[in-house]
Amino acid sequence: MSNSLKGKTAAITGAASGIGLACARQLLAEGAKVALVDRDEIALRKVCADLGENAFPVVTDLMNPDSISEMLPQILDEAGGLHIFHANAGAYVGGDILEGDPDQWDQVLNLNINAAFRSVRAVLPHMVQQNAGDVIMTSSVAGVIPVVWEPIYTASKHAVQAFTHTVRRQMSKHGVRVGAILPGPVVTALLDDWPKAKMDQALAEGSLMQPQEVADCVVFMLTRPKNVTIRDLVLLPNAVDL
Ligand SMILES: NC(=O)c1ccc[n+]([C@@H]2O[C@H](COP(=O)([O-])OP(=O)(O)OC[C@H]3O[C@@H](n4cnc5c(N)ncnc54)[C@H](O)[C@@H]3O)[C@@H](O)[C@H]2O)c1
Ligand SMILES: OC[C@@H](O)[C@@H](O)[C@@H](O)CO
Repeated sequence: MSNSLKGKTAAITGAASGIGLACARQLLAEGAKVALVDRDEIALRKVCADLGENAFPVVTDLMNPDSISEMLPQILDEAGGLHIFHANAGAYVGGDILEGDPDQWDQVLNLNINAAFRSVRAVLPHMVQQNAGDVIMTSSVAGVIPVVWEPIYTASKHAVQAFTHTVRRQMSKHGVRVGAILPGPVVTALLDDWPKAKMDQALAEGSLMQPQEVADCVVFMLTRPKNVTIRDLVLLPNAVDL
């Protein structure tokens, strides 16, 4: 029997836009209360106003450890519990290594790896205490394929995969499921730095997905029977050659 999301509370990082926002909308439609976690306060407040009374903002800068420490208490104050944590926020850098800016790499690596891991660490004791919970990591197809045009991003998502697989095994005895969603290219602001010609070609050949398609897969993962974990769910546009 599938596991309903009605009455559950979910928190999604990077929820002010793109994949996180689509997931928030879909979890709300499934009956969950949703904490939208993001550093973009203006966008967050606007989307929460649009999403209705079961959506609430938790303004958090994931690059700031103090801000991460304040995230769970704010969620618990507002909702009284937390059943689902979706570590989704991330950033992108592509391009040739010889032309790359190591300071920009640090930003991407810190957000995609350190901040993601720290945010999960911040909520796990609560889930362990209730002997139940779901953690979803937004990884990428670049977490399982070395994508030659984006070495730093690929490295960051390989780290997310390693974290997901190890923490899943540590947490299973506590009733907490840990899995990763691994999309190929999705139309969001994340790909703003793709060269225009590459974006135009991808749109023309249908090798981009919509955020809603990712959200549908996340709901599928969360609604499996309690004894089943989808550890990795890779979704690709048919036309993408990866
Ligand atoms: N778009 C794609 O093609 C694609 C494919 C696979 C995986 N992903 C992954 O999906 C996730 C979401 O990306 P998206 O495509 O929706 O991008 P997006 O740029 O639309 O959304 C990212 C969100 O993260 C927030 N954010 C950034 N830094 C933050 C910080 N320090 N603290 C709090 N929030 C912060 C931004 O404000 C934004 O709302 C990322 O982990 C990304 O790597 C994206
Ligand atoms: O570039 C191919 C993919 O890695 C990328 O578009 C997407 O998966 C970003 O996570």
